[in-house]
Amino acid sequence: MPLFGRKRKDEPEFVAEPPAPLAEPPQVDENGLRSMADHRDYLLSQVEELPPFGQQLLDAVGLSLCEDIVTTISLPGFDNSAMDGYAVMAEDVAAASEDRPVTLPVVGEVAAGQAAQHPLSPGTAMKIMTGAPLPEQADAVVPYENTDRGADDVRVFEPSDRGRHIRRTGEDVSAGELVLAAGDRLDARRIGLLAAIGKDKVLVRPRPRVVVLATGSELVDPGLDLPSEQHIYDSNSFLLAAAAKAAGAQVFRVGLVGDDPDQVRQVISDQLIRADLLLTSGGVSQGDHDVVKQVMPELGSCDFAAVAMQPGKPQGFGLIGDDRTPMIMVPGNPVSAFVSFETFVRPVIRKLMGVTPYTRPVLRCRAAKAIHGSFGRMNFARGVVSVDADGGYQVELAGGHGSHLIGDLSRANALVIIPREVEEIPAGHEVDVWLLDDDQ
Ligand SMILES: Nc1nc2c(c(=O)[nH]1)N[C@H]1C(S)=C(S)[C@@H](COP(=O)(O)OP(=O)(O)OC[C@H]3O[C@@H](n4cnc5c(N)ncnc54)[C@H](O)[C@@H]3O)O[C@H]1N2
Ligand code: MOO
Repeated sequence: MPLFGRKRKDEPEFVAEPPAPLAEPPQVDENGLRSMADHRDYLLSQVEELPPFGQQLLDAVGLSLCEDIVTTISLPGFDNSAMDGYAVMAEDVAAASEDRPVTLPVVGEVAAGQAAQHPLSPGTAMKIMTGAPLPEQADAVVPYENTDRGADDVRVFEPSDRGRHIRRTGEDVSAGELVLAAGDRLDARRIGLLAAIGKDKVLVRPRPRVVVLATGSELVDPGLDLPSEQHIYDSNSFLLAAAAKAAGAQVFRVGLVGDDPDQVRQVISDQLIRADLLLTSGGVSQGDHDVVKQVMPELGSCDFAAVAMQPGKPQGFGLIGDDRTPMIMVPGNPVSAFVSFETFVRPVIRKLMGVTPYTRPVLRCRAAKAIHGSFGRMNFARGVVSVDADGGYQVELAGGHGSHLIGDLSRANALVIIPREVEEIPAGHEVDVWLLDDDQ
């Protein structure tokens, strides 16, 4: 059908292909609930690592390497001095002492970046700076501190054994050696090594582009006046955008969309072009205005589930548009949105980035006071982990269990994981936590 103009009577009606269905979702329990781990693994099975991309070193910090790196140069690249001092032959200074110094003529000087003018002759010394190549025949360095720092002749007060203060070719890394492997995550130390072997670009998985938006007609952008007492500021799109950024994503915060199906349809469709992952908050439970749940199945294949966790029970997932862009729809309560981020979104971002492990390491902690769970649902309580008098980790709650308590959430540094079959962790017992401030 032409884009403009009237449809001819004989022209067949355009019928959109129904989106391919999602893979079979996991089983639910007798209460219709899916386990947190099943839901997370299901989402992970539905997304693929992003294809590799060449990046400059500093743009690759935190990213996962997609190639093996074999160095073509050795480190050090040549025998060189570890100290400012004099290159000598060890046997010439073997008898040196404070009382009976050895005096040697100084026959030249070599600084870092230069080459020695000539080999060292027996019975002579050559001034040498840290990092400068060792003159041929020299086999030890005497640091300035063990000499009188003489210019024409130098008095040496201490012996330097063969090899002393010399950094040997290839003692750190040898040419031809595999220094980093595909799958390694690039941190500052590895970036330093890549630079040291002369690499300026590497093949890595890029930062996923995560588009974040919040739905709800009650929401107002921070910085504006609230139009009425019934309005609230949008915290979730900022919370989720900040968390996605900390997880390594490149984030586009689109901001607010009202509970209007046309608007949601339009904004999501417009954003697909720049998204590796769409992330929305709100509109996924049972409410009359839960518009995300209503609209998204028109734009892709979706799965809405009740997960056996508290907070974060209502969850949505979809593969949206022609490119089947993954979309995670988290619930609107701010703490639910955050816990959903930790349990589902962060692992998915890490999978897109090819960074393992996808989940946070679990730390065992002593409960300073009793912590009650939510029997039948895995509870992610907000906790404060500290070091107790015995040097062990202890945890206590940062506040209440309500999924609206963003003030309490801001005081927490951990999520305390209380299994679904546990009603209470008594004081003094051990419990699992995720530390939130470590990007492991
Ligand atoms: N009849 C039922 N009602 C609810 C159920 C249920 O199973 N049956 N589940 C509850 C649970 S659990 C959750 S969690 C919430 C999730 O609801 P929605 O995802 O539909 O979220 P909304 O209704 O849009 O909002 C919930 C709550 O959060 C506030 N909110 C929303 N977006 C933001 C934002 N960007 N910044 C700050 N605060 C936000 C919103 O004003 C509501 O107070 O549903 C329960 N209900
Ligand atoms: O599960 Mo909702 O996420 O309790 O607040």
